[in-house]
Amino acid sequence: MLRIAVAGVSGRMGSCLVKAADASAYAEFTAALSRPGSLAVGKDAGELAGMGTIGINVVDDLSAVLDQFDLLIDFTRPDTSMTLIEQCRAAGKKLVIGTTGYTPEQKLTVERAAEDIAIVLSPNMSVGVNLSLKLLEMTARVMGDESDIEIIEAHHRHKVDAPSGTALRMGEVIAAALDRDLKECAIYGREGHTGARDRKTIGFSTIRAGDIVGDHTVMFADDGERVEITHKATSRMTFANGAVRAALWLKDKPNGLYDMQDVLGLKNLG
Ligand SMILES: NC(=O)C1=CN([C@@H]2O[C@H](COP(=O)(O)OP(=O)(O)OC[C@H]3O[C@@H](n4cnc5c(N)ncnc54)[C@H](OP(=O)(O)O)[C@@H]3O)[C@@H](O)[C@H]2O)C=CC1
Ligand SMILES: O=C(O)C1=N[C@H](C(=O)O)C[C@H](O)C1
Repeated sequence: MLRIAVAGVSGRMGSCLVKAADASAYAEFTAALSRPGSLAVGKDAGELAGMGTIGINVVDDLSAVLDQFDLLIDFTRPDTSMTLIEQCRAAGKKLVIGTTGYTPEQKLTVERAAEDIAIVLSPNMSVGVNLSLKLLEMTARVMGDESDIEIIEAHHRHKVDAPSGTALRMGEVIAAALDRDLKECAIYGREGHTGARDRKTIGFSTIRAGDIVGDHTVMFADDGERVEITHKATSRMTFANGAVRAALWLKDKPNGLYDMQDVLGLKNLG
């Protein structure tokens, strides 16, 4: 049995991850982590997740539970995530990371850590979004240079990073298929006298409202027609089950940086 620790247990994703890990036939949920000062510290992780008492108390220091898990699932915040990555690297623990909003330097830290431990890093653990990435790659190749590309994402009012990690990954995939550099062609929102649209740009629009779990649409608009690829998540259990699937897949993998495309076997499709 793979012993899974979850960081960010009291968060929206944390409680889903505790349920998903606990429900797995091939893994067991063995350690729960939150940040120092969190009201969750000392509480029973099952109670926090609404599952009743499971006898696993939340700790605020990973080193206190290092002998109790094989792999850590991290859905927290970039700064917290960086600390956890360094601790897992030093202790030789595998990682599944869903946290979004990293800076380029923080992404480099993850890449370097993956020289010493096995890591799955993905801004979206759902099957549907990862399939959509393949569809986007194909659509970009066929009509990307003749269409205006716009990425629209909508999330709940509590989300702290924008655009979403998923929207940015969608932009990266499309830019790579078109041999463009996203850093140079991305337009993050528009206001005022913007001038006419430059066809080479990739536009991003962000909506934050209510309890939207996660919607992403990419529009390829030409004169006379447009293709829209849309994914809508309606339950966070989709992401949590994906993270546990990634954890089980990673169990026997060598050190290195992987993503959900690797986990789902989509890398060589299409
Ligand atoms: N890859 C994927 O498939 C998905 C990724 N995500 C990403 O996962 C992350 C977490 O999302 P979500 O669960 O909605 O967020 P929440 O705000 O609900 O939860 C964040 C959790 O992290 C803990 N935490 C640790 N450090 C910090 C900090 N510095 N500031 C705030 N909280 C901290 C919180 O602890 P406490 O509350 O005890 O203070 C809490 O348990 C985000 O980056 C989000 O984008 C979300 C869904 C899917
Ligand atoms: O914060 C969220 O909620 C989500 N974050 C991820 C992202 O930034 O792409 C994935 C999902 O859409 C939900």
